Amino acid sequence: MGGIEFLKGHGTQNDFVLLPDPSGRLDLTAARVAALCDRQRGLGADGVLRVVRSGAAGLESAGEWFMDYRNADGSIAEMCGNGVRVFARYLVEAGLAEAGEFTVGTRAGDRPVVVHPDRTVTVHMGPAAITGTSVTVVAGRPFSGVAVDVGNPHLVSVLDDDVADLDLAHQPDFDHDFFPAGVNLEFVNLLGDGALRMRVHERGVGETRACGTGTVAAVAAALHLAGTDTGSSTVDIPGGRVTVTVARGASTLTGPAEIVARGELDEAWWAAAGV
Ligand SMILES: N[C@@H](CCC[C@H](N)C(=O)O)C(=O)O
Repeated sequence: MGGIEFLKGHGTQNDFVLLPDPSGRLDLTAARVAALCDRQRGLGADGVLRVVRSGAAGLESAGEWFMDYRNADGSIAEMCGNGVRVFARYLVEAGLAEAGEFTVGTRAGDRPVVVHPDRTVTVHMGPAAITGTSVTVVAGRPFSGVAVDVGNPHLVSVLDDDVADLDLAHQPDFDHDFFPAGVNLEFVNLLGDGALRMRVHERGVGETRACGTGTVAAVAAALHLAGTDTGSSTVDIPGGRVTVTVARGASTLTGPAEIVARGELDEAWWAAAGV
């Protein structure tokens, strides 16, 4: 038997290992995901995207393919906005989908995507729902924020100080009663004309260079604080720039998606990583 096929890709430097597994046969344990994502003992990534045919492994969608997303610590999350762009790019490059519009299944529901000729991908991200307010504490400093559900949970804090000065090397504290399943924490500067700058500390990962659902949450929160629920913004993150539109009950995310490498995992390494 040959090794297990993998690809490496990223969307605005939020990077992923892709595992093509159409019939859902891989035994993708949390230990294997954590080993794959480890930047010293594995390939290194913020998460894993298992490419499963809908209906296999109990993962249902109206689309043909399902994005089985895992965080770098092995935990399962509902949705990944940068991941779904990379997933769509892979499907087109592999000849498994036609460029243009098609649907990708996720645990947060089906997500229509449009793969553009210029290497960007637009994702219809569904509603960005404001769910309340809460507080996060970074290095002893409290920041109030707007809670937003984009299929996964976010808390967005708008800062007067430059977000570049925050120390996000450690897990910020948050209200575990408000977010019993954990939360992604976004820190935002308003740049004027609707443009935002953002850093993020992701649930199950740590600080990443971009978070697609986080950028949608950030724009929805900024609009909410400005007294509206409709608008569009660019969001600059350390890994690049995306464009977000938010409307009542709907949102879109547009940004780049790249496949950078492909290869085979060593079978013996895979077997040992599972325990
Ligand atoms: N990087 C992602 C979000 C991945 C999931 C998140 N860490 C969670 O646990 O909810 C994105 O681009 O949206």
